[in-house]
Amino acid sequence: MSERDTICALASGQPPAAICILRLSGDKVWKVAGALLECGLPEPRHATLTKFRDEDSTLIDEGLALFMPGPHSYTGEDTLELYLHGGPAVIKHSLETLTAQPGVRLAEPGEFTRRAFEAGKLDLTEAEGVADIIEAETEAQKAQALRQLTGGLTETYDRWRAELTGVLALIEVMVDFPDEGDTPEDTVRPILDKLDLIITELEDALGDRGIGEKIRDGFRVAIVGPPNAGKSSLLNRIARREAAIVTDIAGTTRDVVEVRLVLGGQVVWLADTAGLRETADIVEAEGVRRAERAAREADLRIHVIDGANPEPPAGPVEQQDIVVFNKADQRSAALAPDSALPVSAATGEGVEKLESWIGSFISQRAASVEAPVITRARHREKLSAGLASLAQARQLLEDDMGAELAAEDVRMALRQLGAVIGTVGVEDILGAVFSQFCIGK
Ligand SMILES: Nc1nc2c(ncn2[C@@H]2O[C@H](COP(=O)(O)OP(=O)(O)OP(=O)(O)O)[C@@H](O)[C@H]2O)c(=O)[nH]1
Ligand SMILES: [K+]
Ligand SMILES: [Mg+2]
Repeated sequence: MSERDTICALASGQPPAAICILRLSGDKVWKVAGALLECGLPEPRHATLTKFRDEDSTLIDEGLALFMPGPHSYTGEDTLELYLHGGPAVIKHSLETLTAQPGVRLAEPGEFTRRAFEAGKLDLTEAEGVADIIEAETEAQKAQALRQLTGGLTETYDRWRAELTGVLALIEVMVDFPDEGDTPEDTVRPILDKLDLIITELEDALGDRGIGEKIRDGFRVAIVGPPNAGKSSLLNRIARREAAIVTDIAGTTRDVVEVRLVLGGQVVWLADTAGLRETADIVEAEGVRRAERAAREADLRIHVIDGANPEPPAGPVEQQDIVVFNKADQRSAALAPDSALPVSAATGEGVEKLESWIGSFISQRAASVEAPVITRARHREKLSAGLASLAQARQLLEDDMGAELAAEDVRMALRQLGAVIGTVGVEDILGAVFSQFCIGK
């Protein structure tokens, strides 16, 4: 443990700022404080006003120092925070001075939190919650991150694991005492009932339509329709910038052009797509293929009817989808189908209403799952694998094909669930998880 480097980093945002916070963690903290702070090692947990000097005694800045001795600190190690003026020169001089100390180096992204994880201060989902709350832009993202970092996911996964451990114990009894009088039905039935309860809960969790991931990464809305309907013009109008090329040539858009917005309190990726039509042009045909895929994968489609040439939507219109009648500035909305919203990408007419329809659909969709227990693809993968193992165990028990094999499958499911919260088999994924953090966290 003592061989470990002491790490330091700027924990606050980009300079210039009123104040910056520099953070140090590791067993050289007391040495660094003794060498560079006029106050020496500050009294634990007391903000101490002090001068901060480099190795040549040149004054770097004056500010507050806060010492949090391990193990009762974020990382579990001795930790020192310096609150200085947040100018680039102060920060540069500070970090150069700190990293010039023996055994002190700059932290890698997420390294403070990784140390906290390794010290058992938080589990993997809680650590991910820390990363997410830093990235959170919407209130919904913040609430979800906060729930996660305070153990909201841990609680559910722990409960599942506890219940499965109980099931495993029952199966192991069957393995150890195969013929203890009861009929197989008497012993197996209660186990199957317990397994079914857990299997149903996992299926429910996996059937959440990806809401947790979408709150975090964004919902998908696709603008679709025939060439020249004004899809790109509409995207630009909603994005309030010229994100996509607009011309009067049919077949202008080929690639999917996405803009990131906040609508209905949620992050939304709004996609402009190629006009849907039969075409011999291989580039345009690829655009149409991409358009169709974007439409399929979207949570919601905006079908644009060209007011200049009104035709009913060509692609499948799902119940939640919105149909708009564009170019209402030019063409009478009387031509529009009943349920279509008249809009004009040119003048902006009806666009506010469209935004509010999109927003209310997305916010309802987001609220359709109360507390998602999957917020990343990583969780979904492990949970699906766990469910598959349990389904297999169930089949083996039901068909009387061997309790031993069933027990092995339940153990496998336990490992999959454990990997979500990071209690087992996660060495290989830690690098990937923590490298997504910012430096200083
Ligand atoms: N008058 C009027 N013209 C519009 C409106 N929206 C788009 N246009 C015009 O319609 C033409 C086609 O617009 P685009 O936005 O490129 O249409 P698109 O659906 O993206 O077309 P493709 O990418 O080729 O499929 C352009 O000349 C636009 O200026 C509108 O609301 N009113
Ligand atoms: K066009
Ligand atoms: Mg276009």
